[in-house]
Amino acid sequence: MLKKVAAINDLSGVGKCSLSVAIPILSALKVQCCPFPTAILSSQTGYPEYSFFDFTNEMITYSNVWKNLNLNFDCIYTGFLGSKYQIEIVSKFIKENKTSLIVVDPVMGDDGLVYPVFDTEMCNKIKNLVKVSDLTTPNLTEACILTGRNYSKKNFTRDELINLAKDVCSIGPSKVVITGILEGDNILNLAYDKAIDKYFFTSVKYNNCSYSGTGDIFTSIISGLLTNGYDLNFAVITATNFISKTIDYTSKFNIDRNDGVMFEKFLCDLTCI
Ligand SMILES: Nc1ncnc2c1ncn2[C@@H]1O[C@H](COP(=O)(O)OP(=O)(O)O)[C@@H](O)[C@H]1O
Ligand SMILES: Cc1ncc(COP(=O)(O)O)c(C=O)c1O
Repeated sequence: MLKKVAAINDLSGVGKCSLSVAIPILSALKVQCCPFPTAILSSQTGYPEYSFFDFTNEMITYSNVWKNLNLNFDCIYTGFLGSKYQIEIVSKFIKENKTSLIVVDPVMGDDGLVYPVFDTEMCNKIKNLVKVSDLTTPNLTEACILTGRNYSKKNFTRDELINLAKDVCSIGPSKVVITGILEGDNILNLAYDKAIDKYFFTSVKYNNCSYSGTGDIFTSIISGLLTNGYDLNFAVITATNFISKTIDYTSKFNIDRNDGVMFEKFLCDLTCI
């Protein structure tokens, strides 16, 4: 039987990110992606123009129907949540599905800045979601927000990063992967597993370009692999190498970073796992 992942995120018509990447990536990894949309956009928010349909009210009906259908999700994976109310709906949904693997991508900011829609109350609510997660995948800025550190600081030593990862885990999750850490010409991920007190870094060349949706591809791969029983080590290495390969290819073309990466050509690397 295929395992089921409830993927809670927005759906953007163009600009590969959120559900537009979670669906193909999870399918390639042979898990059933059950999309739970939070909003529907014509184009992701990096484009000069986008339409935005807020799905908040429908989310309650949607999750009630899923509850009536007695569905069991092997994993719940949450991404961008645009309001306090959405975070509350998702918290309730997680409480009702206690046996699932809970993966929270605590989307709140990037590059040392909190996104404009997030105030302190919303950040605290996201932190409460992280508390009940098994795995969280903050970028460096989000890891700092979660642990009350100064997030404009860019140059952390490896020891400081390891302490940061341990502090994120002390909030609740047993595993954390801190993404998007820049070190010299490389981009790193730091994974920490609290149960065995082990950490490791991945490091690949960084071409100085941040494409839309790489964080979503990263967390989708990790969620799919952990759901299918692979360990954190394998999942993080697979996600790091997959994105690096797609960026090597994408960078040969002169495309807008908002379009995202050309991952489709490489999905076969995931289907053969
Ligand atoms: N230019 C790049 N080259 C290689 N890998 C990248 C690049 N950009 C992102 N990645 C990979 O994708 C992961 C997630 O990217 P990140 O920028 O942290 O996501 P986001 O800001 O979209 O949440 C990084 O940790 C890294 O492994
Ligand atoms: C609605 C929306 N806009 C834009 C983005 C792109 O964000 P980034 O460029 O930080 O990956 C996302 C990513 O998930 C998104 O969901």
